[in-house]
Amino acid sequence: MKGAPGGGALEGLVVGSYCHDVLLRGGRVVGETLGGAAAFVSNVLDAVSPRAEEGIEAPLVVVSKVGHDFAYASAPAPARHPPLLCAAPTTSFHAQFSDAAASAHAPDRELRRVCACDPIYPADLPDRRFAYGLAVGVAGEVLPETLERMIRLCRAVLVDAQALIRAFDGEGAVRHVTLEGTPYARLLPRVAFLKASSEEAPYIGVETARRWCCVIVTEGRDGCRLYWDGGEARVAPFPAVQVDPTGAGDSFLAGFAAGLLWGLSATDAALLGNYFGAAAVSHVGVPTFNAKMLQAVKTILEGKVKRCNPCINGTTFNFERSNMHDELHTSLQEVAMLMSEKQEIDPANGIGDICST
Ligand SMILES: Nc1ncnc2c1ncn2[C@@H]1O[C@H](COP(=O)(O)OP(=O)(O)O)[C@@H](O)[C@H]1O
Ligand SMILES: O=P([O-])([O-])O[C@@H]1[C@@H](O)[C@H](O)[C@@H](O)[C@H](O)[C@@H]1O
Repeated sequence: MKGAPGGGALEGLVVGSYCHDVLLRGGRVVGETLGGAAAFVSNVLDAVSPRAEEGIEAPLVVVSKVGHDFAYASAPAPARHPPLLCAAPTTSFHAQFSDAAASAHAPDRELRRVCACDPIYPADLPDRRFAYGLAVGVAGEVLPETLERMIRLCRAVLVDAQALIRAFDGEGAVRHVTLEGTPYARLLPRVAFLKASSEEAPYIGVETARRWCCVIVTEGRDGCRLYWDGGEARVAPFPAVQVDPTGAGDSFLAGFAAGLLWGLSATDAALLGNYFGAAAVSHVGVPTFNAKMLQAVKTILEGKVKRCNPCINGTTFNFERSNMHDELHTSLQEVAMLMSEKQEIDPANGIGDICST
């Protein structure tokens, strides 16, 4: 595979199922969209990972399961990365949005799983090595043995806590269990990064988990914090006009992974996570990114990052904030502000608003 000296292919493996999302407000359906972290994650990684012409190639394999009722096979993300077909119906979530103005940290929606497709088994994963893997289940489909197989296949594994700690009550409502009590806990020392929202963080046990891997806690419009063994950092957010919070955490994780692929330290890569988290909340469902915006982001990365040694390619990670952290934030912020101005001026670009009545 082509690549610049010191580059080479950095193939990624994303494991988690696409789903149907039904968005409700006051019991009324206000949107029906493609969902599932795999859809949001591959959307960002396909858009912003470095490519061969940028010196490093980062192709992607997505392992996802849906039923014959899957309604979004021709949407861009599933069309590029087709799911495995099962007899069981596609996983489906109802997201009930509250009328109360959500604070940065309070849950802004109640999720209920109304259908669950089959789990993803270890044998469903390709039998080859990957530079990195993202475990991004939404409905318990990434089994502990599947995560273990990912860890064997991938040099670095990034995990979304929602893949590990979700439980579903008799009505399908999403609840959380403590990570320590799950079969995933013993795998933590072999995971590189664990991402949790501030709602999920208490179930992770950040102080224990940070001894094993780097923990990233996302804090909605306040950005995020990283905790590793021996240090921590706060990473500032980007401006956004929020119309639908769905997929913010997924898009964050993918932006973060892309930052590592570009050679950023973890704290700097979290800027790219925050950037794509903010981009996600500005759209209903899986965003179609503006091509000029993507080009602007890539030009910034090309100009600022020494890409000869992608962080994700090594055996150890650099967590610290670099000298160019603030400069990178400022440059990305300029692009984000341009995009949010455009969104305010031009609400005709397909954007509805799920967040306000
Ligand atoms: N209203 C917002 N404005 C700007 N950025 C946001 C906003 N909401 C979320 N984000 C970005 O997306 C990331 C993930 O959002 P968060 O709500 O914490 O995750 P989740 O979707 O898992 O609940 C945040 O860390 C932040 O970078
Ligand atoms: O909003 P977010 O937490 O990043 O991730 C969401 C999941 O929590 C939800 O279960 C799924 O239905 C959405 O499509 C999306 O993947």
